[in-house]
Amino acid sequence: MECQLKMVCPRPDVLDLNNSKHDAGGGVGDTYCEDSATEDQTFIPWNQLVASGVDLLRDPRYNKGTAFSEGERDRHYLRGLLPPVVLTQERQIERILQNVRSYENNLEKYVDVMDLQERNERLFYKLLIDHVEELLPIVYTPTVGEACQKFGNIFRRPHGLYITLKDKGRVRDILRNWAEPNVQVIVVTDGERILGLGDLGCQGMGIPIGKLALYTALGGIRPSSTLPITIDVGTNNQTLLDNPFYIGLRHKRVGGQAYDELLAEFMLACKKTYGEKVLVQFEDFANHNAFRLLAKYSSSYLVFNDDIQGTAAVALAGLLAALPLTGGTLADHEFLFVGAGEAGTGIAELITIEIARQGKIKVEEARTKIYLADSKGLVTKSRINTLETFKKPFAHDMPEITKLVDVIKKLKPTAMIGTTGKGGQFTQAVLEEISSYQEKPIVFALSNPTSQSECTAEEAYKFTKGKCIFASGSPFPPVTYEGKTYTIGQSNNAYIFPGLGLGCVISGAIRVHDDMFLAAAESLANEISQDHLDKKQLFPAFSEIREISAHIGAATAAKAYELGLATKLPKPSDLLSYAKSCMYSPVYRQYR
Ligand SMILES: O=C([O-])CC(=O)C(=O)O
Ligand SMILES: [Mg+2]
Repeated sequence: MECQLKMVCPRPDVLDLNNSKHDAGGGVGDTYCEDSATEDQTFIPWNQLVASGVDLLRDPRYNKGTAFSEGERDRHYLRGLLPPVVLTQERQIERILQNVRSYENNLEKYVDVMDLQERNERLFYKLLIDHVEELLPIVYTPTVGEACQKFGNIFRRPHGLYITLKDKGRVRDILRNWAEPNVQVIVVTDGERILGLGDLGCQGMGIPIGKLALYTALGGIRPSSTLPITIDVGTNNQTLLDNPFYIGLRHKRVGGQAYDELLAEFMLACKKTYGEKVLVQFEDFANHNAFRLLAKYSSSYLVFNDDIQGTAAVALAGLLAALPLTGGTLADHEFLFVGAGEAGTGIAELITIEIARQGKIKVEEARTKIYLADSKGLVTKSRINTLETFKKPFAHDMPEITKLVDVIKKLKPTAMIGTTGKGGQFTQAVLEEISSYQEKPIVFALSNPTSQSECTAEEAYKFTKGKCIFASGSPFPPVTYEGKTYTIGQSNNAYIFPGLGLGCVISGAIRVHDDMFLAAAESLANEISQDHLDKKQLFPAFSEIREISAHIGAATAAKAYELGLATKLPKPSDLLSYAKSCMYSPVYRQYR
């Protein structure tokens, strides 16, 4: 049987900068073809061999379900395979949303929505984009955390690649098994520190899948360019090892040389398979590997660590946005990080760079503004011999203080940033203390998911008597305190990585430089207006995120060009409109 499906579109759905046939240079600027039930439109043909008939309905990349038009049903052997009704994409979304809303349990909503990704990709992304504020807490934090904990139990169709210790020597073959040849963004985890939920082993896969769904929905990276990967080296989570439905290798974690060799093979295989411009995002690795892997690969690969650098950029954006409320500059603040892991030290480092840059002072001097507290208390010089390398630059000559309230009493920070991964650390006493001497204390409770947040938004406002300027990593509803309503900004790296990734892709960047994160942070902070500040809202609504991602993408790309790290030449004259024109749209295409 002839299996030719001619999909016709004035421009490809792809942002394929390597392939001149589909090059954005020719297609960029064209408007995307609109979905319509009408047949007769003039098309610039773009033909591709894909499936027809039953295979077409079963291929989520091309399936439109009941939205296939009468003509498409005739031409592509679909007649009789669908009920007679022809629905628009909008009507399909209405129906799905109605179903999603009917579930009381968020995990059920997650399963339902993620199922759609495996059935009808464009419908999934249109749903996500059009209802981002409602669905982000489902496909992302906090629900994705629960989904990872129960990933084996809710497992349906596999998505992404699983690479295990057993695959040493054949990682490249595994990458070849992935059907899409033009991968541009990979998110990889080894599952050892999933959000603040700890070691979830192979079941951490929910995170790369969720993050990449956001790369597409929020940042416009086309789905076929995204690849979620989990590296399974075992897990130390006994509950999972004892669970008959656990999906991973059933043994304790393997580290050392075997781990390092697998990671090295993986990184090389990515570069050999997809070229040096494939962006690899490290996600939710434990501290002991996260810093090491970033240091090892960042000078020779296009990589970044989202928990260190993405989180840093988003928190910096929030702090910059808060300055009009507190007055002064970053250097006028005294920062206390509660939690000194990837997020804490990552943000501390980026703030240091920014303070040094703004004040034209040395990095060492900027560091005097920044203190860390970890599970043992204040990070001090007297502890230097036992401190992990990433904490050492922030060890101060101070007496050892173990209790957080006492640390605050002593240091009197103006900003307190929680990255502990442990819920409830900002107790009433802690919040009362910081607001006892500070008129507008900055309080960020960044740990995820919601259950691990250092305090709730309500606690923050209540215990500081409405004084604090608050942001959280996971979403919280607005809080009303003494008649005033505050909108809670979500300081989550989801504001940064989709746009940053877009910037890397459109510029053909070959490295991710710290200055690109600074540019992304400044671009995000610029989105905050007086209206936001009136509600003490430090981050814009996610409903505006695609526009924001385009700005972040343009700012990141501009920085990559400035630093000589961009390879896409000539440089587009208007990076913002170029970024926008490259963004994937999930509107249905018509097939001829
Ligand atoms: O996924 C999120 O919500 C933010 C993040 O990277 C983490 O908490 O590890
Ligand atoms: Mg993370």
